[in-house]
Amino acid sequence: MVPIKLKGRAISRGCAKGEVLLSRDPISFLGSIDPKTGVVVEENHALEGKSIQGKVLVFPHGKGSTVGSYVMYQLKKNGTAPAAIINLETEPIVAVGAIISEIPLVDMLERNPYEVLNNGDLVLVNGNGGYIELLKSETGKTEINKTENM
Ligand SMILES: C/C(=C\C(=O)O)CCOP(=O)(O)O
Repeated sequence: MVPIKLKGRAISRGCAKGEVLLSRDPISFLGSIDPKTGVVVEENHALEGKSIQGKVLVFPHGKGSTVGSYVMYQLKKNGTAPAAIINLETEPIVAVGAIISEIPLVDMLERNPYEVLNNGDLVLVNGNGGYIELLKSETGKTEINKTENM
């Protein structure tokens, strides 16, 4: 048996683990998130009312203003930033925000993260090696046979 480890593209260096928080909606860090609390304030957003603080935040990509990069930095300075980020495909605003804020970020995983990860899973994001690893799963499954298709 081997751990469930998905290779991707390293966008922002560093290594962090945390509980998964999944959003199928894109995120505009300017406007969607309160930088003081880390709570999503955008009306009708999939994560409205939820805190991203300390989470491994999974979302497809960013949206909105370039000021979002700076809001990510504010979140980090306020201690309300996510521990790490996983994107389907990162765009430049979130890439810059993660890099200047030293938030590990990996995208373009070899498997669709929405098919593999669940809210509450414990995941390691390695932005140095460009991979994620499932450490504890809500389904109880964190390892697969070498030959097994997930
Ligand atoms: C730098 C900007 C505003 C400010 O200083 O508050 C403009 C940001 O432009 P976007 O079109 O929102 O990226």
